[in-house]
This record gives sequence, C-alpha cells and structure tokens, in this order.
Amino acid sequence: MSTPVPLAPPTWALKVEGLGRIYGDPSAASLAGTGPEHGTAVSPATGAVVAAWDVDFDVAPGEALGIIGESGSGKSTVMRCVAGDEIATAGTIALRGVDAGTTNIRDLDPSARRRLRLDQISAVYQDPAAGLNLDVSAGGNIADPLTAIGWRNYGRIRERAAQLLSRVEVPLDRMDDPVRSFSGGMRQRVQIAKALANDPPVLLLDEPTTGLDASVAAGVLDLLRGLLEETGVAAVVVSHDFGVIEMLTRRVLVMQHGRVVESGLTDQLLEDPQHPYSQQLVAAARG
Ligand SMILES: Nc1ncnc2c1ncn2[C@@H]1O[C@H](COP(=O)(O)OP(=O)(O)OP(=O)(O)O)[C@@H](O)[C@H]1O
Repeated sequence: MSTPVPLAPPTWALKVEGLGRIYGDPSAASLAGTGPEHGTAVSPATGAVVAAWDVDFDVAPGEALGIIGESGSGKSTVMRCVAGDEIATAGTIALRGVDAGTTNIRDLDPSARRRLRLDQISAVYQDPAAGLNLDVSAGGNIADPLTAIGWRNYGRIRERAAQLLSRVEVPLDRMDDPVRSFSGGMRQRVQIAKALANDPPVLLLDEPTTGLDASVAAGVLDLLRGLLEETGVAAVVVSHDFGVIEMLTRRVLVMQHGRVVESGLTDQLLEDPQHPYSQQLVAAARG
C-alpha cells in the first residue's frame, strides 16, 4: 500500500472564495436586480443591501493586494468580514496559519474568531480610535496584544514596544504619553505598530491614510511600504485612492455596487483599465 503524500501547504496566507455580505434578507431573492449592470446594490424585491457578493482573492506572504472602489462599493465590508468584525453571509475565508488553510474561519465561534485577531490577522483602520485606546499610552496600547498572547515580562514588553515605536518613527520620549495627545499621523503610526506587535501573517489596512494631511499621509505611506517589504506580511489594502493602491500593492480588485468588476496587476490596470468603471476611477486619479 502506498503512503499518502501529505498535501503541500498553500502558497497563500489568506484565501477568500465566494465572499458575500447582505444587509437584510439574506435569501437568493435579494440578489436579483443588484450589481453593476443594475446600477445598485439594493435589492428591488427585498430592499436588502448586497454590500459584497462573489468576491474571490488570495494573498501570498510578502504580497499586497488592493481593493479599490468609491464610497459604498463594498470594499470595507469585505475587509470587515475578513477581519471578523462582522460575519459574512456566504463564502469561505481561509488562513494558512489556521489548520494549514483547511478551515473556513467564517464557521468559527466568536471567541475562536476573536483569538485570530491576536496573532493571525491584524487590522489598521482609517480612524485610529477604532484600533487604539486613546486614553492609554502608546506603550500601553502596544503592550495589549502582547499580554493577550501571554507575554508577562515587563522589561521585554517595554523593549518590544520601544522597538516597534522606533520602527514607526514615534519618538521614544512619547512612549508613556496618552495617544490622545498625539497628532493624527502619530496616532496612525502607533496603530500600525500595535497591529504589527505579534508579527501577524495577515495585515488588513482600511483607508490607512485617508483624513491625514497630504504630507503626513505621504510619510505614513512611505512607512507602510517599507514595512510591507521587510516583514513578509500578506496585506490587503482597501482604499478609494489609486495613489495609495499604486504605492502599496502589486495586484488590485476594483469593486462597484458590491461586485468585483475587474482585477489584475496594479500597474497594468492603471495603464490600461478595461471596465468602464475602472477607466473612470483611473481617469479621476490621473486628474
Ligand atoms: N450595517 C449596515 N447596514 C446596512 N447597510 C450597510 C451597513 N454597512 C454598510 N452598508 C451598506 O453596504 C454598502 C457597502 O458599504 P461599505 O462600507 O462596504 O462601502 P465602502 O466601499 O467601503 O465605502 P466607504 O469607503 O464609504 O466605507 C453600502 O451601500 C452601505 O450603505
């Protein structure tokens, strides 16, 4: 009898298949009449919002994938479903770090799902207050995920926090100041440091520089680009801004009315967009 050959581990860190999220009646009746060809994500039959449907992608370690679309296109919904901030209506989400990618993490119970946020998936949100406790010091915020996975040694925790803060270029003499006293750009840098504290294999970035002044945003983008290159993390970058997508990602999905209308290499898509909606987004970005 031949020995079974073990399955090779997946090459991706995150794989999403057939992801869907409907707000309202989740039955198939809500799908008809929605999507780009109908110009709406709202079901004429049930009034449900088909915020995302049939979304497929995977991301390899060291790779960054962009999701672009205008407000309401469904990109943040995809990110929230992957992050576990909300539960997808349909589809599979697999992480190489969880049972070698064989488990649909959508099926995990809420506490198991929350645990993944400690060392498997991290998220950076547009609003630093969504990822940080503003009343706690920068060092304290970074200590949080470390203690949650069992770090106990105060000296080691401080050392790790200091190392991360210096990497994101937050002056170490601000380590014990409450994050509320920080500027917007510095808050975002602390949020990034916290997200990377436990070396997660997957990092989700939702409009990481939206709302920052242009020069501050440019600095944070530079930082992110360096971190993505050096950490080997698999990143998903959600943005309405092709400048951000161009700077950070290799591949991109374009979403409109809850559906992916085009996907490809970021450079090629910017050079030669095929779908009329992508053409419109590129033309707007090129001003
Ligand atoms: N909790 C909710 N209940 C009902 N509808 C929702 C809810 N959250 C989002 N939606 C709807 O789902 C659709 C997609 O929203 P989503 O936030 O994913 O869009 P987006 O492309 O990320 O836009 P933005 O950049 O403005 O966040 C929108 O029509 C939105 O109004």
